[in-house]
Amino acid sequence: MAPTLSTANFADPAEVTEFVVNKGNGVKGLSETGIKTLPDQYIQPFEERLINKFVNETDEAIPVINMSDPDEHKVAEAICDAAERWGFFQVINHGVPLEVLDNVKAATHRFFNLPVEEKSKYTKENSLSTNVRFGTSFSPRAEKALEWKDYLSLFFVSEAEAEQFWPDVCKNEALEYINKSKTMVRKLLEYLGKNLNVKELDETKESLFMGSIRVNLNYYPICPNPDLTVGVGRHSDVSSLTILLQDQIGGLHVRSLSSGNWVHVPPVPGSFVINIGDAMQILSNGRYKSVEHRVLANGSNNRISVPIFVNPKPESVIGPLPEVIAKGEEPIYRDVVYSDYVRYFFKKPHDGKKTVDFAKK
Ligand SMILES: COc1cc(/C=C/C(=O)SCCNC(=O)CCNC(=O)[C@H](O)C(C)(C)COP(=O)(O)OP(=O)(O)OC[C@H]2O[C@@H](n3cnc4c(N)ncnc43)[C@H](O)[C@@H]2OP(=O)(O)O)ccc1O
Ligand SMILES: O=C(O)CCC(=O)C(=O)O
Ligand SMILES: [Fe+2]
Repeated sequence: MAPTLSTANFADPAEVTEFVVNKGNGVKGLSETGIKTLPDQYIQPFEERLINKFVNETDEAIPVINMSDPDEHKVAEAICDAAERWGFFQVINHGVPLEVLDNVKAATHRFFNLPVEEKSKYTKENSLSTNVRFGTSFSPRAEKALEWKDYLSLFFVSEAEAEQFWPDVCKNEALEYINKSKTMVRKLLEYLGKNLNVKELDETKESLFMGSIRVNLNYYPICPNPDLTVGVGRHSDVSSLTILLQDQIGGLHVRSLSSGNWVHVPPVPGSFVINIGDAMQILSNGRYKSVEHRVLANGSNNRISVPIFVNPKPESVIGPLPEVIAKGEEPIYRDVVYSDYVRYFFKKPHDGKKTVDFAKK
């Protein structure tokens, strides 16, 4: 249902915040009022906008890797190489049924198309579970400039918990998406682990690399002045690995480690975008790179994306793996409790690669 507030009622910036953040209309609600000018609190500092001279003026591209290539050694090598040199890659022929991807995308649209009264049941204030959170921007109370994105974040605890607390319109599809992706995730972690001398993904290692799962449903509505703001600001993920499903609109940009250019990640039908997160950078003692990325706002299309954040367990202690520093390599990170690390990330606005300093020696 379209919000009833007319754009004329937004003379005072505080009313925008009230409508978007506190009343739960999100930027989707704001966009659907037909607003013609971006409210001041969404205007990002010049250097944070994606209109610098490097964007789209590069022929660099993140690797696209065919996971069904019969030469498995070549696949493993390509993945480890991309994790070291880009921190990002796309995978095709990954074994996750395309129907599962279509279903979770449809479920994402269903959730965000719910009336505001329904979505608001899942805000931090109203949600019956701390593992289910509907919100907007990233950290609205801490941010000087807000981001043009709404999200539903679902932390997986058990099927029973999800059955009870996740929204009906998307829970089965989100669970299926998580469950059907696990074989691919294990494969990726096996390849990445072997290259770090981790012989097998046993129970201990599985718990460390993929002991907890969070899935976010992201919605980026049409923005009146996309050049003045961002969908998501510069950040690296705090996960071990992120598996991202994007629709056909585009807008995700990755910072090239070799040139510093912002490189677009073009939508490839049926693919996943995979990126290394901070936890993996720390566990690998900096060998695999958790790379800055950001999302452009769009003036003509709504966009969705559905990342699965594959993480250590909140109570896990993460630091450079013994296998990595066995031969005398100097650890550059200290041991940290993973939930302390994530809490630090969530408490501040997006600030590029700064979160990882929390774990620096
Ligand atoms: C939303 O836009 C985003 C999100 C991201 C995410 C990137 C990732 O890599 S997410 C993967 C993170 N890993 C995990 O969630 C697994 C480990 N989880 C934990 O250890 C805990 O669940 C916890 C995250 C530490 C939360 O524990 P707890 O302290 O019990 O919970 P809270 O008090 O509710 O939260 C503390 C603080 O964090 C903020 N917050 C919590 N959850 C979320 C969430 N899902 N999305 C956004 N913010 C969240 C919350 O604001 C709380 O602060 P308050 O001031 O509100 O109290 C990347 C890019 C994006 O744009
Ligand atoms: O929407 C995207 O393409 C990326 C979103 C993202 O970086 C995140 O949710 O961490
Ligand atoms: Fe991200």
